[in-house]
Amino acid sequence: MGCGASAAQASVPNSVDEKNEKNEGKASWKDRNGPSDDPALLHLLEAAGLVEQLSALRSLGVAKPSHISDLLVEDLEEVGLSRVQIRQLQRALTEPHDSSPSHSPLRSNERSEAAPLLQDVSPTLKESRHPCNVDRHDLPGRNGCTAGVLRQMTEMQKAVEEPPLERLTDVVDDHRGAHRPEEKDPSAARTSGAPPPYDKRFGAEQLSPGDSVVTLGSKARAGGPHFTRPPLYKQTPSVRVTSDHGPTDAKTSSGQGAISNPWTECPQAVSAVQPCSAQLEQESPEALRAEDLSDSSLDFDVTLLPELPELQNPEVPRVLHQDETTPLLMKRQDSFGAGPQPNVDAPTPSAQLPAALRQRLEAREEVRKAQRSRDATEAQPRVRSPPRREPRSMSERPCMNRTSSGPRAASLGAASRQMFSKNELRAANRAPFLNAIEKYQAKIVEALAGIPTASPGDKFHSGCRPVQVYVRKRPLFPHEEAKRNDFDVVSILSGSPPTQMVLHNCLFQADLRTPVVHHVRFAFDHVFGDEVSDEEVYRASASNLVESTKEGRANTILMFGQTGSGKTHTMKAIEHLCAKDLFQSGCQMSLTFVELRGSRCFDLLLPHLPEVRLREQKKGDRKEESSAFVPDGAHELQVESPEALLAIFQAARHRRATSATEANDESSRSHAICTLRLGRSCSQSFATGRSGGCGGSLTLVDCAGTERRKDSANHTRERQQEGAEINASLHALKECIRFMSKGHRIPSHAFRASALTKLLATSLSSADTRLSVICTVAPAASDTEHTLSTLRTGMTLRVKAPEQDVEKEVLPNITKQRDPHPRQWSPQQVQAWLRQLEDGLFADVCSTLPAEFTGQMLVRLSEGHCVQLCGSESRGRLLFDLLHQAMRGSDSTRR
Ligand SMILES: Nc1ncnc2c1ncn2[C@@H]1O[C@H](COP(=O)(O)OP(=O)(O)OP(=O)(O)O)[C@@H](O)[C@H]1O
Repeated sequence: MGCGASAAQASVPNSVDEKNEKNEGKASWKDRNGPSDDPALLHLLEAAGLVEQLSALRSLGVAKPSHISDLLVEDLEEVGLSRVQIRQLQRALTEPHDSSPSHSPLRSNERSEAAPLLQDVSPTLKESRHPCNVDRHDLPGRNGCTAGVLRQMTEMQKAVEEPPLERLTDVVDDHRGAHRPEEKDPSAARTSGAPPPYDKRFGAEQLSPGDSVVTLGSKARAGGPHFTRPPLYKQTPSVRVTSDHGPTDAKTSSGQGAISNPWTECPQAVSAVQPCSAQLEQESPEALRAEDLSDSSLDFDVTLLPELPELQNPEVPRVLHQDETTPLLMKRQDSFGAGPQPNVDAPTPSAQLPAALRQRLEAREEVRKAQRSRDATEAQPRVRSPPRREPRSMSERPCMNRTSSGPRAASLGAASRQMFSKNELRAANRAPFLNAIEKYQAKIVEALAGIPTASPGDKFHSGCRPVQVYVRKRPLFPHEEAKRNDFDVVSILSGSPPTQMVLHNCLFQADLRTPVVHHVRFAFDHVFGDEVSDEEVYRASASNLVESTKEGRANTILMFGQTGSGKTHTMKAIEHLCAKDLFQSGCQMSLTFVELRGSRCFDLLLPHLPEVRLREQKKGDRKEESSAFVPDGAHELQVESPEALLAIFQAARHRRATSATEANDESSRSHAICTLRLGRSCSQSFATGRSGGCGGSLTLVDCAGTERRKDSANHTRERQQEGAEINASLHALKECIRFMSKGHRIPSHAFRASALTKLLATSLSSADTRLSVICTVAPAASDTEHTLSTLRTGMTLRVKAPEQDVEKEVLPNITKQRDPHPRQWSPQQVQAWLRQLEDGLFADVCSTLPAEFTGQMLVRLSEGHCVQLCGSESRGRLLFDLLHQAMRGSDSTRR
């Protein structure tokens, strides 16, 4: 609020000195008026319940209600009024007091009389071309001099000043506006260079320069530059008077440019204006002219609107926080009289809603509840994102077995949507896929005939690389073929040794009609077909490591692959064979055998399976050797003979945690780690002169099988957690091996990622370590994704692994042979159908039919016609039924 007059400045203290002056000024009017038993004052105090405080108030010179408004809050506190009492007093002040003549609202006839008098004021204001504020105590009702007031008003046009919020009427606004410092501290607004706040308050954006605005009331200036919501100031006693240039607000009570603004609707404004109008009534226009004021030519209207109900709210909280005030204020009139605004933020209590609406909402809520409970009980299994168009009928699917049983088929019957997994499609179209695979095998064998396979000297077949990767394919079990209609999709390409294999990934294109086979070729150090014996596998993949161990190196053989692919089967064979070989060295042998279940480690050598802790061991000063973890307290057995070793292996395997899964009846649920150490006190080592001759170690790791989601779909929560831990540890192992295969030092964080890698840290990080990874794969088409994943992992473990070779073969489109509909039958087909029907029951009907009797005619036969044709009612009805059965069957296959 930028408008302020010198006169107003005098009456409203801005500083301590001014405040003292003000107090002095207050004393002077106290003396002038003197204490009296003004009935209006008594009435006011009675309304506030403060009659007893009258004497105290008198000590402050209060004789009339209006005097109270001029008091400072601290003055009232000085005489012993509490804050609550001050509030009561303030509320009583804002309420109308009909008994008091000074507080009675301006009557309509008075307004009409006041209007012409007020017209005389306007030229001065018009000349100034500035809106201004006039403190109501500077108006005629206050000092009794209209001419003086008008002079003051003229002066006020030149000055813009903000009064401090010191008056009693400011209290409420002060508290309400506490969260808006720029409003509370108008000086801040001034220093920020913002336009004078009255511009906003008066809607000055709608005022033209010629307009004049007179505001009566002190609080009218208490706004800030960001003032947008007058309700904060509704209790301000103020009146606006404008020129005929039109109203600045939406509501206009007269066509003379009067303003109706809710914050002008205040009894105090009325009380302030009434004496003003009374004075103007008494003054003659001549008197005004005598004051050398310019001619009166403009119409004025002062609009006093009915008071706002909110102003009568007896419970005005002392301090309102923002979250409390905002809804409260929003319920009131919006800025510039735009009417009551709904509070969209505050929840509407249902009790306040109209009954009809409430009932409607309640009914809707009940429907929703019922829907929710229905959904919960039905709890359909989740279906993947539905196809966009209507699903095709079974007949359109590529050779799906329509009579297939099982949960899938059941769900198909229940739901209209049909989802087909890759494996279902593979199994359903076994023949064309097998045919394609056979053709490819013949082709590739021919193509590879003249090409020499990798020799042991090749870079990918170098026995001296730290990581060797082998793949073993297990045979396809008869039960897989019988139960799942599965077929073999892994081909080993011949070679010496065989190093390449092809995975035939049988798929369907997106149309679900066109089969396609991706022949993915992989190359490893050695691949073993299902016909390869355990011994061959051992000789090719493990025996070199056994020899290396005997030479004193640290070696590791690791089985990796999906669950049920033959890891344990192969490892058993390796253990069996290596036991003999290791003892041939003549060294003493000791072993530890532990299993890892998640992050926990158990000793398999003791029957009660004690849990052991993995302890980090500082092996040396060198950084790379600092990460060695040993199973602290794990039993180390000295073994004297291969037989004893095999017995220990067998006992430990029995103790290992296993359970039946979808893929394997005896699936290992843990990683088994057996470390065989050759003792140093070996006579041979001295004979050979090699320090490490018997210091070697061989670590045999049989990993738990990798699981895909479908494998653990029916598992319990614990089992699923177990599977997740297994996969996580295998992932960590893969990371370590990748570092190793690239010849990099395995970083400490990679080891620490899982218990498995911690335990293998020593084996994997030794400078002279060698690792053989044997990837086991299942050949079944339904395991294609597993196999692909295992083979890809195996490829990444190889140094500079060649890119996998993918050959895509699109097979001819599979179109279903549909039986023609009866209406499409030729006369011959009609005859044939009739003859074979019910073992020739209707053969005689053929002779009664015309030679050109087509299917089109047949389907039009009514039941009566059929009876006529057959000669008997029972036969006729049966024929009719059978015909319509055939029609329905044909329709359903087309849908
Ligand atoms: N090469 C093979 N020849 C014959 N049978 C095999 C071969 N490989 C695996 N099997 C058989 O397959 C079944 C599962 O093998 P195995 O238990 O070794 O799988 P796994 O990979 O260890 O499974 P998991 O990870 O669940 O423990 C066993 O009955 C096993 O005898």
